[in-house]
Amino acid sequence: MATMEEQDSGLCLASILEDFVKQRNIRVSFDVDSSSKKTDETCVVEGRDLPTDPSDLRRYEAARWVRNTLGVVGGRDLPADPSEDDFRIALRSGIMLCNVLNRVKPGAVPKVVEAPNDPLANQDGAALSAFQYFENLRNFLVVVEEMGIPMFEVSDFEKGGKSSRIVECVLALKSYREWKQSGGSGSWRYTFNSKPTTFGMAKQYKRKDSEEPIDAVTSSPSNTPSSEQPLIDQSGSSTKHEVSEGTGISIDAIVRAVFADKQQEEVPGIVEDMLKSVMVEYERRLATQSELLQVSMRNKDKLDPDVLERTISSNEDMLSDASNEEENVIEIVNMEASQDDNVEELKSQECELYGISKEKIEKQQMIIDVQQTHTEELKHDLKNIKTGLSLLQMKYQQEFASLGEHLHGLANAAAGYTRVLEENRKLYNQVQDLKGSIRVYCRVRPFLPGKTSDLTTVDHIEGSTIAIATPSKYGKECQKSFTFNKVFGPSASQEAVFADTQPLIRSVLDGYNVCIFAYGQTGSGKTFTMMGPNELTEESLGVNYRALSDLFQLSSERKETFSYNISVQMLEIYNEQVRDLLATNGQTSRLEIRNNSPDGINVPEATLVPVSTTSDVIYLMNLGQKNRAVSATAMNDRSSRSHSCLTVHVQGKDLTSGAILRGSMHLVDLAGSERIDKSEVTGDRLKEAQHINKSLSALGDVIASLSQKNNHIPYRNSKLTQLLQDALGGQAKTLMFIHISPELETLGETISTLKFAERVATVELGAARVNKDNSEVKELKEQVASLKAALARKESEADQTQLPRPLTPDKLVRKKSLGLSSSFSKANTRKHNKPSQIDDVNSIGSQGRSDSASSIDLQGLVSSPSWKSASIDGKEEEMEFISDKSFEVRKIPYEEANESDGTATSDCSESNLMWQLNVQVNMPRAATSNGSLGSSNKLKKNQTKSSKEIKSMIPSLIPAPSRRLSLGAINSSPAQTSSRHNTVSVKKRQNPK
Ligand SMILES: Nc1ncnc2c1ncn2[C@@H]1O[C@H](COP(=O)(O)OP(=O)(O)OP(=O)(O)O)[C@@H](O)[C@H]1O
Repeated sequence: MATMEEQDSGLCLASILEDFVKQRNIRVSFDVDSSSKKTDETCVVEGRDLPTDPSDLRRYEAARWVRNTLGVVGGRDLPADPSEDDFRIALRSGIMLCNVLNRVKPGAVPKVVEAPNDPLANQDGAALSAFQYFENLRNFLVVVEEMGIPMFEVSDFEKGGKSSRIVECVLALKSYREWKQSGGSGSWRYTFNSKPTTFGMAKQYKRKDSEEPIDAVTSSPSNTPSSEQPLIDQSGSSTKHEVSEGTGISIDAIVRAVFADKQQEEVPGIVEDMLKSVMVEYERRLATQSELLQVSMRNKDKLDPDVLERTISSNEDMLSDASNEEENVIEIVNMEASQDDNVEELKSQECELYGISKEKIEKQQMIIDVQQTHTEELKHDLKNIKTGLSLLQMKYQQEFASLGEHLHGLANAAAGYTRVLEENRKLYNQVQDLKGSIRVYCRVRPFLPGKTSDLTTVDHIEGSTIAIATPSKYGKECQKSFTFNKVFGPSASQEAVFADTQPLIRSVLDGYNVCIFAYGQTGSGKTFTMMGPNELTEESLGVNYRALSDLFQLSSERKETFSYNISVQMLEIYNEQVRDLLATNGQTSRLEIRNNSPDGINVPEATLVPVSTTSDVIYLMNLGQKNRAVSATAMNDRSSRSHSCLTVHVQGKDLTSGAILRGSMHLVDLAGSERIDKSEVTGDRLKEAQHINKSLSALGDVIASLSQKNNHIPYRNSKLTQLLQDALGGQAKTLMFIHISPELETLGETISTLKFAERVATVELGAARVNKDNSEVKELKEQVASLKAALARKESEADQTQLPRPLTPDKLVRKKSLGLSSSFSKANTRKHNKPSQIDDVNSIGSQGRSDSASSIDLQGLVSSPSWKSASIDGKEEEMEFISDKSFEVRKIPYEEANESDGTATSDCSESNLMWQLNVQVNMPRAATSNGSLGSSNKLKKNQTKSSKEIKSMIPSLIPAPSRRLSLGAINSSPAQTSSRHNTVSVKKRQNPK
């Protein structure tokens, strides 16, 4: 770039020197530097008036072409062979140049500033015109530059300017036009035509592609060519020599030529002149420039607004750009400086710090290094842990999945186990039933409101087992387990309790005797189970209500096949007295218990009320509860001071076979079993408690005897055991609900209750039997009766002859077929002498008594007169009954039994009868137990086993007086009639006496 500027200034300098030589008419000989091999031309300038000056020739050529192109008018100001000044002045306005250019390239300069026509205006606006001309020249130069045509400077139009460059420009334009007219295509290149000049050098110009306008105004002689210089292909020119553009002569050559023939002492003067002329030229040019600028500033307002605006804005832009750039540069320089400052500062600080705490830094660096090492180790550990964790997670998931499978299997197994347990329980219960065991259900009362539930005697309940937590003072064990048929926890509902009892209850309708009694200490929930709470709701109804309601429902379901009569009694044993709770007259007279009654009504004097609806039952229950003896104790504010018994009697007739089924159910709510000292009672309460305890201990004795299968069962030790004799000793289905309280202070009672219940569970009563009487059984009974009669006849005949006769084979066969033993004959044989023998038979008949039917049958046959005089004392009854003997056979159909007013009905199940017959065969002397027939030792031996079997039933062998009052009588009573209409009427049963 610098070289180019130098070259440019060199060009200017060369032209100045050239003019200097011309002005002084100095003859100069140019010897081209031998080092410059590219031009070996030698020219001799003879003087400015040489007619053959190639520059003149070229100027003429240019002028002529312009004139030709513009025509006479357009080129009128330009002479055909103009001098340099004429040429410059003619073209100075730029009008002709622009017009020529527009001819060469139409529309190249759209707006050419024309010369004003008014000569005055021309004079006044000389400055304006100069500016407008400048506009034309600038537009021209812009286009020319784009076309790749050699350019000139605006200053070349000034006096002393280089017109040769203008000439070259015009000739290049001419060349371009010729190229165009000759159909030139592609890119045009101007070739300097060296022919007209002897020392011209061929220069090649190529078209500049740049669109950037050239600002000729601002371009200085040193600047303007700089943009062109790189485009000039100066092939063949020496780069070391400054070259005069017009002549192609180097400054060096000119200077050498000038001084070639000069004396030493002339040189300084010439140099001085030369420098002066150079200085003058430069000053002139500067003055021209400044003049132009001043003119342009003065005429600013009169300028073309567009041009001015463009110029100003462009200048402003440039200026602002420049200033911006300058500012930016300054800013950058400042920033760099400040950065440098900062860096310096930091460096100094660092150095300072470095100097001050180098040790510290080293220490810290060490710590950092150690920490980094630790961090790395920790990272490593963390990675390991993460890996281990993910492995564990995977393992855990696998184990979890397999655990899920196991759990699933276990759940299935558990479900199966529960099913099996349930089945086992059912089977166990069936076995128990077959054995005739007393079923025992245990129920745990929940804590009463207001009592803490932290301390409980119940450790846990699992299935049918209850574990009681026992403190060490009760033994080494910390807990004691008891297993029963069923255990109900504190949360068991009344419905759930009943559900397990329902099948048992329903069997009443099938002719079974059922006994359910609730046992437990005061306040343990006996009344709650049997009746319900004081405030009854549908959910809280106890077993009693539910049982009757269920019986009603079942009977109505069976009404197509069976006709049922259901009636109830409510009794209470208070201070060892039996009281009628349904007595409407308020008098609860002392009632007698008669076991083995033919119709199962053991307390015949008690009010028997037929019922058919639940509302009947509720009414009666309320009545019974009102009459019940209750009082507050330390343990229960409404303690039952008595045993209460709701007895349900059911008689059903099979509508197809005519068979009679008879069942009864005792629902017993026992008085509290607690010890007296605990209930803190005195006086009457003490007496009550003593009676209660006495009766309960009697019950315990009976249970103990039954479980030990003793010969003698002490039923008669209390009214309670007497009342429950049928249930405990007969072929009844018996269920005992034992109740326990969860409170810790009741632990002693709880343990003794559970132990008692355990004993009860061991009692085997024998399989329950249905109380059924059908025609076949009746027939058999008749046969038995006729046989007995015939036998008696024969025996009386034999007695008359006093000759003992052996049994004929015929008799033996008959006996065998009937299953009667010889001993039975003997017993009957002795009957006349010892009336007790008849009683024995009757006793045997009643032995299978769950229904007492056989005894009734026989009693019917016997038609005992001693009935009416039967004592209330059991033993007396026995004795009286023994004296009663009759073998009259009577057939009593069901209707008759129902309708007869004083005849005992006979009902006995088939199986029962067969059982009786077996007993008769095997135990011809059932009365052995009372010792009346104990004469034969051999017989005793043979019968030991059998008598053992029946010993447990001995009390039931005690005959009960047959009642003369039948259900038929009750049914025909107004009470029954009204009950059919869902009203309850209570009828006190009359003593048959
Ligand atoms: N299973 C139970 N659920 C809720 N409350 C119960 C339950 N069992 C008993 N109770 C309540 O406990 C209290 C005592 O019960 P309940 O009167 O039935 O005892 P009890 O054994 O009959 O007493 P007593 O021998 O003095 O007659 C009552 O308030 C009763 O409502």
